[in-house]
Amino acid sequence: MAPDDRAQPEKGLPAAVVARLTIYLRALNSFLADGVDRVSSDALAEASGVSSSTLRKDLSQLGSYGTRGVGYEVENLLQHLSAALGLTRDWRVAIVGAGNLGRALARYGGFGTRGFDVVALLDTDPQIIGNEIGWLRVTDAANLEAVFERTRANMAVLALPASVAQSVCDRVVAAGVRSILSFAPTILQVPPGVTLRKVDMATELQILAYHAQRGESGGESGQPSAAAAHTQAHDDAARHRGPSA
Ligand SMILES: NC(=O)c1ccc[n+]([C@@H]2O[C@H](COP(=O)([O-])OP(=O)(O)OC[C@H]3O[C@@H](n4cnc5c(N)ncnc54)[C@H](O)[C@@H]3O)[C@@H](O)[C@H]2O)c1
Repeated sequence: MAPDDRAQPEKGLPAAVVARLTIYLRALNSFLADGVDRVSSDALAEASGVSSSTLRKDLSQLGSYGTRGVGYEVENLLQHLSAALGLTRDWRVAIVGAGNLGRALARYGGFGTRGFDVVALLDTDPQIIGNEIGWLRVTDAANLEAVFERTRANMAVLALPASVAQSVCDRVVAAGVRSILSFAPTILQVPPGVTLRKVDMATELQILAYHAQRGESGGESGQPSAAAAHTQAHDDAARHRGPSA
């Protein structure tokens, strides 16, 4: 069966499972880089920092069971996970806001190797428009719709002040983008069918501080962080529920 046929569960996977799948993917990539063809569930679980039973349960949700005593074919499982995570699609990312954060993200070369092409960097500041950052030239956010259309951007990163984030977010949605990652420290509203995720380092640091004062190790590699499980619409519920499944 083709990976795409099996890897799309009818109901969406829980956020905590999705976060762990990305960890398995990273571990599998490093097995592949080391020339490993097959990996046991114990070895993959150890490399991912989860228990074998959690790993087997997560992978069984994709229909990828592996073979008892033989383990998983690394390349095959990589394909399944990539398909389940939507990474076989062509993701074209536009970063809106070319300040400190936007520029740092645009300069980072690691997105391309993980399936995300940064295709545009936009700002409204005349001092910044036209500057070359990495391999991109900053374009005028006044022309956001045209830039998104020309570059066929289908994912947006908002690295903007909170005060303008909602209005820019609305324009991004109107331009047809359905996947948005926001760094702006504010609550944003998006219509149904649009996935908005928010990155909040201050929240992460607060969680770290909480675990530190209790002398706990907290959520390490196998336990997705609050940010990893943080789709804004489910923020409060997720925080009370903690990592699930
Ligand atoms: N979530 C986190 O962990 C985290 C970490 C750092 C910063 N931030 C937030 O990310 C945002 C960016 O941070 P920064 O340090 O890069 O700020 P910055 O002030 O250096 O950059 C913001 C950029 O947005 C541009 N801008 C303003 N209005 C715009 C618009 N309508 N369209 C396009 N561009 C516009 C500005 O010209 C500026 O270049 C801030 O809201 C900050 O609070 C979040």
